[in-house]
Amino acid sequence: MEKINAKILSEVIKPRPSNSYKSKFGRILLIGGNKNYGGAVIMATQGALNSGAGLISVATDPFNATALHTRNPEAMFIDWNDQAQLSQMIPTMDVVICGMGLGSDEFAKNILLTVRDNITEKQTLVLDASALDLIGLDSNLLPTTAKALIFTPHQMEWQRLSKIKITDQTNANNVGALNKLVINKNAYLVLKSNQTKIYDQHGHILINPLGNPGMATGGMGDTLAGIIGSFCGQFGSNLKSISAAVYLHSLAGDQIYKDNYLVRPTALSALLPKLMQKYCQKG
Ligand SMILES: NC(=O)C1=CN([C@@H]2O[C@H](COP(=O)(O)OP(=O)(O)OC[C@H]3O[C@@H](n4cnc5c(N)ncnc54)[C@H](O)[C@@H]3O)[C@@H](O)[C@H]2O)[C@@H](O)CC1
Ligand SMILES: Nc1ncnc2c1ncn2[C@@H]1O[C@H](COP(=O)(O)OP(=O)(O)O)[C@@H](O)[C@H]1O
Ligand SMILES: [Mg+2]
Repeated sequence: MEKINAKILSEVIKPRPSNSYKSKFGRILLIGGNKNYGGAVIMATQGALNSGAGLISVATDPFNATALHTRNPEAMFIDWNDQAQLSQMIPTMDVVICGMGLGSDEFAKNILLTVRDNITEKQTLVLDASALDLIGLDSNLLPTTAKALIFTPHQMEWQRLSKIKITDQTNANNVGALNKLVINKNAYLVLKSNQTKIYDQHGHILINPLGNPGMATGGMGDTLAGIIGSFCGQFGSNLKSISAAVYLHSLAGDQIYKDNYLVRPTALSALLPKLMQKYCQKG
């Protein structure tokens, strides 16, 4: 097990070439936010946007459209009731991030089915929050065709999905469960806690030494899901990109916590462009 350090940021974050254009930095689709949890998908959008995603679309309840556009006019809105449009869009994306504030009702289940049935081997899929809980209840909802599958549970979500109790979530058990969940695939587990660990299916494990209790604020994980998806869209879907995203999220959190009692997820997102410029690989 290896501790992540700041070097990973300069290894992963690349300076942008002069002839860059937006589609080079990931077409990202976020799916989530029912009427009660619109904030979850909005915070994930802010995480993705502020960590450099090139083009962002958000499929959510229309109830959230005004709030989404007020906070993030850069993002495009899709009414998630239009499942035909959603089905058509998914295969055109680089990364799909699904689950933040999705909820657990029949409608949420149908959205997850639409994702499962339309994702191809060209898309990276990040699964968070409600999506993980729904798959825990019905493993048929788990997509099997994605280019890479990234699970981002906190410990209780991982318990529900893997059936491993929090007290039994050892490295060996976690790698075993990841391999049982996804066979012969490019899958990763980001097991969030005060010491988040990132696992691949080959038993590589990285541990994040940063982060603080000020980050125990609703929406902090939603924000991370957006950053992970954005990094995969820009820098590749691999253990290093995912770990750099986790590290950057906590680095920003620690910077705020130095002189603030709590860390608002939206404040954390606002710091990301500056930190990325500071740490990006030079020359
Ligand atoms: N502003 C918003 O709209 C927000 C919406 N949210 C959404 O609310 C839904 C439910 O997710 P929640 O995570 O709140 O609820 P969950 O019920 O999934 O998880 C919280 C439970 O897990 C336990 N737990 C154990 N270890 C934990 C750990 N390391 N970290 C966190 N919890 C741990 C807690 O004690 C608590 O009982 C999701 O769809 C989520 O995306 C949340 O993200 C919060 C913010
Ligand atoms: N005490 C803590 N120390 C370090 N990091 C924390 C702490 N509490 C929460 N975090 C981080 O905040 C995020 C919380 O994620 P999650 O529980 O999914 O939040 P939400 O669903 O409310 O967005 C994770 O990245 C976790 O590592
Ligand atoms: Mg969460």
